Amino acid sequence: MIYYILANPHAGHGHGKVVTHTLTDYLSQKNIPFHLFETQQPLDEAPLIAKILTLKTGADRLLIIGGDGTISLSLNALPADEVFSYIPAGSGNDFARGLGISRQESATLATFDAIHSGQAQEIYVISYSSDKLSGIATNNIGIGLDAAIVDAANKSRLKAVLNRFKLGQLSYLISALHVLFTKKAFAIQANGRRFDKAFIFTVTKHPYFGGGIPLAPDASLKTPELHLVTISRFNLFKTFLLIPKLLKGTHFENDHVDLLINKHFTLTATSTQPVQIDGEIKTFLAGQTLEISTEKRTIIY
Ligand SMILES: Nc1ncnc2c1ncn2[C@@H]1O[C@H](COP(=O)(O)OP(=O)(O)OP(=O)(O)O)[C@@H](O)[C@H]1O
Repeated sequence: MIYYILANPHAGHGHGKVVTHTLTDYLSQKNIPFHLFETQQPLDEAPLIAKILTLKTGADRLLIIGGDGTISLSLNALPADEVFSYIPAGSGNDFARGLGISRQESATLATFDAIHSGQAQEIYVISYSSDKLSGIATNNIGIGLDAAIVDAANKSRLKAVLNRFKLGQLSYLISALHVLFTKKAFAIQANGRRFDKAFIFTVTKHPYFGGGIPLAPDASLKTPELHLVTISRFNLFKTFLLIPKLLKGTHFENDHVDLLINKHFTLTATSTQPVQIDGEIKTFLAGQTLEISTEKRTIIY
């Protein structure tokens, strides 16, 4: 059995490189055969997965190392029946949080040992399609505040400057505050139910978004149900008071917060809105319909 490792050395501001070296040193020491494929630039994940699939046999294993972007891009390139393993090395690592995999660098070898002796388990990821977009998402799909924040941060000239000083997170905080004050509520339908003043509108398969915020505390990758969390725009002061509750996962106590649980959601936008799919920004056009359901994947961890 050979481990085919796809690693993003850039994940977690270079944390991916450290985790990969720690693991490959260990594999060499233990005489466990492996082939390492490191991404050299953005979007290298899909061609490297394709290359690995031409080399690997059914007895071999695929191990992905990186953050949420790496696992999302990799699984989008991986056929649904291919088994994979994952060691987190990003900054947010929400998918790893959802699976209960330790995100500590010191846990890398223990995580690998669990993989090496582990059994295949089924999980469900998000599957989405519309006339313009289709794919799978390992974290969440948001049409609202989260998408507007990522969109604003990506467009911000400040982000490039702050990134140079490894202060990229600060640009998200500044964009978040700006969007919180300026983003207007929008109307959207989910499974025929109309939401007139949507502000946060996020479908998730596990509890976390934004690097550990427990948006849907009871969501699970182990079941086929999707959780749609909606927060309506109301008085700005009260919206601010909701932030600590959101950080603690107690926001459902609030009347403006709703949770819909279903295996399938059909979303129809009334106005054109940015949508974030695992942190990547796309556009959800007015009148467009987005079908969201789940797809089974097999992981050893
Ligand atoms: N060698 C590379 N140099 C620059 N970018 C890369 C490289 N390899 C991959 N990428 C890009 O890095 C992004 C993924 O990073 P990833 O999300 O895994 O890390 P992160 O942002 O630190 O983690 P998280 O999303 O968990 O906070 C993808 O867009 C991917 O294409």
